[in-house]
Amino acid sequence: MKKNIAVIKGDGIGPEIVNEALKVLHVIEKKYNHTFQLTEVLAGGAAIDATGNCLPQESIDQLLASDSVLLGAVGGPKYDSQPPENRPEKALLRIRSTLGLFANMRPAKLYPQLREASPLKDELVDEGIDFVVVRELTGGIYFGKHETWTENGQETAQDIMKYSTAEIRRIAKVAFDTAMVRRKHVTCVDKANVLDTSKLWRRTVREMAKDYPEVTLDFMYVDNAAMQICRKPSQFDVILTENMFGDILSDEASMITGTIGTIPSSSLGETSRGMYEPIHGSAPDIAGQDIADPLGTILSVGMMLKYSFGLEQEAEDIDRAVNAVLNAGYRTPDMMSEGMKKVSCHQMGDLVATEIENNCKEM
Ligand SMILES: NC(=O)C1=CN([C@@H]2O[C@H](COP(=O)(O)OP(=O)(O)OC[C@H]3O[C@@H](n4cnc5c(N)ncnc54)[C@H](O)[C@@H]3O)[C@@H](O)[C@H]2O)C=CC1
Ligand SMILES: CC(C)CC(=O)C(=O)O
Ligand SMILES: [Mg+2]
Repeated sequence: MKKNIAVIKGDGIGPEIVNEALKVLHVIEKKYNHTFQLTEVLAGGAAIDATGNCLPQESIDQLLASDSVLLGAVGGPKYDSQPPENRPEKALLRIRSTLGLFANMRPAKLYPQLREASPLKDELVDEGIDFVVVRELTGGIYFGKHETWTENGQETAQDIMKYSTAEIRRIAKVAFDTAMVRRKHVTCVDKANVLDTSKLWRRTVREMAKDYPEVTLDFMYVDNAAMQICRKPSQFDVILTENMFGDILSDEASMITGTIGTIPSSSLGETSRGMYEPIHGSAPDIAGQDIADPLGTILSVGMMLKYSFGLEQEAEDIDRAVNAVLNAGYRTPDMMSEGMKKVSCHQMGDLVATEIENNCKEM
C-alpha cells in the first residue's frame, strides 16, 4: 500500500515523541512492504518561528493533499504573547475544522501492566476501566465568537457556545455506532440543568436513540461525570459529549489509566483522512530531556493504520509490541513504579520498534 502522511512534529516534546512514532511506522513499512511517503508540515509554534504565521497556506495545502495526518502537540509559554488568532492552539483548531474532523475518539483503557501507575484503589481498577470518550471536535465554545471589551470601566470578555442539531446528530451517530460494537451503552454528558446547548443535545440524542433500540442511553451532568469517572469508571462504555467537556474529561480519564502519556486519539470526519495525535499537549516542563512517554503517539500511528488505511494486522502488531514491552517491565518516568525498568523516550521507541521487527514474539 502507498500512502501520503503529513507529519506535524509541533512544539515542546512534539518532535521527540513523533520521532519515536516514525521509527515504529518505518518498521511496519518495511515489514509489510508498504510505502509511506512522509511530508513534514509546519504548524503551531514551529510555524510561527519559521514564518511568523501559526498555519501558513502552504501547510494547509499539504494537509489537504495528504491521506492522513500525524501530530505530536503544539503550543508552549514562548507563544503566550501571540495575538489570539496566531496562537499555536489556533492552528490546531483550524486544522481540525478545515479537514472537517468532527469526531474525536479518546480511549480510556487500562493496560493491566500499568495498574500500579493508576491512582485509583485496586478494587476500582479490578472492576475494569475500558471506555471511550466520543468528543465533538469542530463546534462548541472553542469555535464560537470570542470577544473582549470594556464595559462600565471593567475589562469584560465572553465566549459563545453554539451547536446545531446537524452537528449534534453526526457526532451522536458516531457514538451510537461505536456503542453497537462495544457494550451498547452511551452516556451523554452535558450541563442540561443550565445550558440551552445541552438541552438541544439531550433532545437530539434522545430522538436518535430510537434508531438504536439495543443501546442503553443515559444522561449525566458534566460535574457529576467528572466525579463518577473517579468513583466508578467501570460504569462507562461510550461517553458522548461536546468539545470542551470532552477535552477536560478525557484528560481526567487518562490519569486513572496510569498516565496521560499513553493515550492515543483519532479525529475523523466524512472521509478516511484523519488526524492522529496523543491526547496530551506539548509538555514544555519536560521538553528536550528525552523523558517523555512516546506510547500515546506510537499508538496513534496504530489507530491511523487501522481507521484510515484499514491495515488491521499492522495496527495489531503495534498493540502487541506495546503490550510486550510493558510486560517486560519497561517504563518511561511518567508510568514508573517500583521494580520496573526506567527507560528514556528514545529507548521506549527502540523497544517497541525492535519488538515489531522480531515479529512480536515473547520478550
Ligand atoms: N493537542 C495539542 O497539541 C495540545 C496542546 N496543548 C498545549 O500544550 C501546552 C502545555 O499544556 P499543559 O496544560 O501543560 O498540558 P500537557 O498535556 O502538555 O502537560 C500536562 C502534564 O502532563 C505531562 N505530560 C504530558 N504528556 C506527557 C508525556 N507524553 N509523557 C510524560 N508526561 C507528559 C506534562 O509533563 C505535564 O506535567 C500548552 O501550550 C497547551 O495549549 C495542550 C493540550 C493539547
Ligand atoms: C489545545 C486545545 C486547542 C485543545 C486540547 O487541549 C485538546 O484537544 O486536547
Ligand atoms: Mg486537551
